[in-house]
Amino acid sequence: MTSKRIALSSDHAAIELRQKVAAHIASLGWEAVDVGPTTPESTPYPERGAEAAQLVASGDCRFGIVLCGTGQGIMMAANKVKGIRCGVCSEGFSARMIRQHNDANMLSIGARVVGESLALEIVEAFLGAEFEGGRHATRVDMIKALEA
Ligand SMILES: O=C[C@H](O)[C@H](O)[C@H](O)COP(=O)(O)O
Repeated sequence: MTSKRIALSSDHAAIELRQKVAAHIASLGWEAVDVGPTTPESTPYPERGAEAAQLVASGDCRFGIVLCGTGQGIMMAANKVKGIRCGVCSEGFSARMIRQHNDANMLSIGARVVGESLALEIVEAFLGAEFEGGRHATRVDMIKALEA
């Protein structure tokens, strides 16, 4: 892995948690590319998810972390961008597995689902895991083929 840049985005429901995640990933040695928002007005998760996903799909950022109320809507939007594999996680095991088995390049978290300490644990599990390749690479290639 070369880039240490992580695209971060959220809708209005997850601003505070996103800012905590930004600080935490910086403390872990990653560079947070935080595209906002910073003000509490309602903002649509499809736009915010796509914004972070484009930074990952373009290669500008190695990973993306997106947050909304449930993590679901912003994950759906991110996954519409070609090259993105984003999963919603509410615990660390899934966050580790989406890296190891699915080569996920984005993580989504629901700020109305998990608290701060669990969210940071999820982020650490995601960033601390590596794709295992092998039989999993064959399956991820099948996902990529669906985009072609
Ligand atoms: O999947 C969608 C997210 O959970 C949104 O954060 C949520 O729908 C926003 O709801 P509201 O506009 O009521 O804050």
